[in-house]
Amino acid sequence: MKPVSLIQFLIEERRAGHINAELSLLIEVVARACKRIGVATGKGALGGVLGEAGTGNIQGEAQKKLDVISNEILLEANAWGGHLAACASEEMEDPQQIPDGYPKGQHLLLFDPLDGSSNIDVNISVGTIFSVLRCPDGVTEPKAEHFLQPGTTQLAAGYVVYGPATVLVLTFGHGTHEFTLDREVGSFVLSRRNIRIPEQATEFAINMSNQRHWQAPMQRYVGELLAGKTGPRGKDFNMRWVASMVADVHRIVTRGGVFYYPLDAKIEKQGGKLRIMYEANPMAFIVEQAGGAATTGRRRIMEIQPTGLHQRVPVFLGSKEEVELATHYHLEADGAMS
Ligand SMILES: O=P(O)(O)OC[C@H]1O[C@](O)(COP(=O)(O)O)[C@@H](O)[C@@H]1O
Ligand SMILES: [Mg+2]
Ligand SMILES: [Mg+2]
Repeated sequence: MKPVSLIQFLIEERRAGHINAELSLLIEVVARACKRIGVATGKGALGGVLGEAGTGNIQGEAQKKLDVISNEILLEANAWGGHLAACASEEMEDPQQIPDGYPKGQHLLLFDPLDGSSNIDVNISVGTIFSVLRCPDGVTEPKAEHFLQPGTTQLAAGYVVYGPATVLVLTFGHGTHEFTLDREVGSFVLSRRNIRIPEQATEFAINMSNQRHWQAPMQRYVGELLAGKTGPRGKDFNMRWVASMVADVHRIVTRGGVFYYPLDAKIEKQGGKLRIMYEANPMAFIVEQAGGAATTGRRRIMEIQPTGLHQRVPVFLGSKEEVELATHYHLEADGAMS
């Protein structure tokens, strides 16, 4: 098969009427910025990019140098293009406006510039996650409230994994597709089109160290996975936890499985660990477009009306059968299943 570059693929999507020229340019710009982030992460200790930045973010987390560097790279790349009205990031409290004097576009971009920050210094795969929305008509200086749109209104979503290979996974709502960076040529090349996540799973990903804090339905569900053949599920399950959402989700997009970051007593007050606007919604869109499912344990993530730019939610995503069963156990426990 003749290799299809990301640019060619974007032209195909435009011809099919799935995207317009501005969105196509936006994806090109984000992909190029991610190549630069890949180069920065690849330098490791030699590039002086490891360790803490000495600053904190709106989440109350200590920022890593690469959190700040990746954020800067994405802001710089998107400042001039005419394809954006504004952007928002995990690393910034408020949206970033397009500087005066630069043309503005009709899209809003949200991103987690560096996902899996706790793994940077130990050379484990990290990534970038992004989501694209339409800027409401007539809005020239988008505020946080203009970004608060349900995940079902996303025009595009994607993530890049900086691992042994650099891989971009993308959806425009017409299937989920994977591109691998050809480092010699410097361009992303289509490596899998219309990915399907198997409905059944034999691998689950969850931070087991939180087990004693989980709610009863999650204790029950994971207890049955661990019981394997000897329990009601009648089959064995294997466990994986990279602690980089992009890497755990990419494994699922590649060979199936499920990922959970449920609500637990430790994070109840904040509503969850992962952020809906630039982690849960884009990953939900990608997984659903590949035939998987994504809920909070109680409802479809993409139907939630967000209330805050940095709002957190519980995340259950991956192979449909497992996500539906875990969700069923929660609704049953809530007495919502009559
Ligand atoms: O440290 P824990 O509890 O295992 O949590 C790991 C989760 O936190 C995250 O690192 C949060 O994302 P950031 O690194 O972008 O803050 C996810 O990638 C990952 O799934
Ligand atoms: Mg993250
Ligand atoms: Mg991050």
